[in-house]
Amino acid sequence: MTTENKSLNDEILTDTYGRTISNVRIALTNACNLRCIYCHHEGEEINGCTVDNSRAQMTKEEIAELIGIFTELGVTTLKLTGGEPTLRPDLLDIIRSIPPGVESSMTTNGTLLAKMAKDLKAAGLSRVNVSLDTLHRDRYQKITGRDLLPEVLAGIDTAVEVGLTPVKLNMVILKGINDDEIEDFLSYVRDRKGLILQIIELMDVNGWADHIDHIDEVIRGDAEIVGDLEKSIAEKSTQIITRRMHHRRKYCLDGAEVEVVRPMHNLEFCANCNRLRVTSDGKLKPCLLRSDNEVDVRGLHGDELKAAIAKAVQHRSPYFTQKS
Ligand SMILES: Nc1nc2c(ncn2[C@@H]2O[C@H](COP(=O)(O)OP(=O)(O)OP(=O)(O)O)[C@@H](O)[C@H]2O)c(=O)[nH]1
Ligand code: SF4
Ligand code: SF4
Repeated sequence: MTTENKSLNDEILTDTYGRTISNVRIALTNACNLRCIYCHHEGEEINGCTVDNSRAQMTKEEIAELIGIFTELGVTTLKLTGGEPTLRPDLLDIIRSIPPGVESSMTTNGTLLAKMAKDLKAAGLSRVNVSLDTLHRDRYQKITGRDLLPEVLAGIDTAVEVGLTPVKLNMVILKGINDDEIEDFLSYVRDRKGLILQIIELMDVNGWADHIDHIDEVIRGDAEIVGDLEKSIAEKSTQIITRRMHHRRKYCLDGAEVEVVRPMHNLEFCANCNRLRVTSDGKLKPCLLRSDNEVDVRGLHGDELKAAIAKAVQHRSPYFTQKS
């Protein structure tokens, strides 16, 4: 890439707040085989908890073209998400279309991972994040609607075996449901190599939980728990690393690596947000928490696609600011 091209590309990928996109997060489908009580569907507007099949998802060719353009512009990491990305029959082709040198990871519920991990690795995927909120089978069923905890645990083991590492365990803290399991999760991570525990604060996206009584209180209570948890983890840690993305903190304590994700009302998180999302039906989504500034890229190619990306980047602004 010439110096001139690089500065032009940086210009396209840098928003008016000086945040340069380095990570693109592509939802491959809005379908999922689970029904988690807290699901935010990556900010896609979906009728209740059911999948809207009327919205055609992008084809693998469209996704490959988008990935090509983003990498040409200088994006270095890709995250594949859903819904549940392993439900896409052409997932391996999509992974194979990612250019070498781009770090690709996938966030999955892990239910199909035991069967697929080896092929995913062979296709070029670097690593996976697996949703795991509880180690109790009955609680898992209550949270996700399905009795599939053994399948997920087997999927995590296989992912580690084939080297889709580090495998991050995404644990959304749910007050009164799983907030008593932190020590068990820390032991689980310590007993195995290649795992990172990611503790996630509950988020209110697209009013997903408007039907829950006193949802504001639930979310506030949850934030307090995660805040206190982070404080006590920090006190016990031997090392604290600040990641470039969102300035998230990563803690090392007694052989367990723990990352804490606290996006709500977090000015630092938004000020250091360097990701752009793509919805499963082909819209560039400047912020997870907004749906009013998306840019449709269906039917666009080459320079038109670049112009649409530039437009979406210019629509970006930190969601939580001093004023919010
Ligand atoms: N508000 C907000 N939350 C985010 C954003 N990205 C991730 N999150 C939260 O972090 C959770 C975990 O995200 P993952 O899909 O596992 O990926 P990640 O941890 O962000 O990415 P890696 O660290 O690269 O694996 C999501 O479910 C969200 O709750 C973001 O850009 N904005
Ligand atoms: S596994 Fe993920 S996409 Fe599926 S319902 Fe749960 S949170 Fe939503
Ligand atoms: S601006 Fe903030 S809320 Fe929006 S996607 Fe980035 S980190 Fe998330």
